[in-house]
Amino acid sequence: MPHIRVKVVRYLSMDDKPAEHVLGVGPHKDYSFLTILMQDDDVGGLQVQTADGKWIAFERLIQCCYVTTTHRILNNTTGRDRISIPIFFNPATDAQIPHVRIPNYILRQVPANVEDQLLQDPIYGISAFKGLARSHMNEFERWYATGEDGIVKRREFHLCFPRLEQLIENSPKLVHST
Ligand SMILES: O=C(O)CCC(=O)C(=O)O
Ligand SMILES: [Fe+2]
Repeated sequence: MPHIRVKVVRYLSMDDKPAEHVLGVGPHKDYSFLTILMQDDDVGGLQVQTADGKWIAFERLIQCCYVTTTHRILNNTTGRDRISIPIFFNPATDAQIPHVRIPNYILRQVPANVEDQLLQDPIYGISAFKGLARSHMNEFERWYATGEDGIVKRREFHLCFPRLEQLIENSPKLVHST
């Protein structure tokens, strides 16, 4: 089924700047057909990549044809939390996406390093999964591991949240009375 996904995200403001994208979003293209984003422009943080690979603050664009823009969210050090509400309009996860011939004038706008960023799997859900892995690398590494056979597998729950597991074990057990 085609589906709509909405996130309400709060990017805490941090005093010092930790490693890149720990509390932001790593470079990625959205895998939705269309994304509408509400962000607080006074806080900013959303950057898009230009055709020559540079990162610039997002501005509203008016153009007749669009190449999916690679973008990222910076760690927020503005002193104010960043709230954003993206709405993603997606095809069904098992939808087959046909290849289309892209006119040269559009291809010329594609950044040089685009090969690393394409979501080329013909099945939408697989591209979406790759996109999530790319955007949230730290979370992905926590939850998934690539085996020697090259297959990506979910990690055991206790490896993802060792402290949480411990907390559950040590917490008082609930007793149900009838
Ligand atoms: O939080 C935002 O402003 C956008 C996040 C984003 O790019 C995404 O989730 O795909
Ligand atoms: Fe995005």
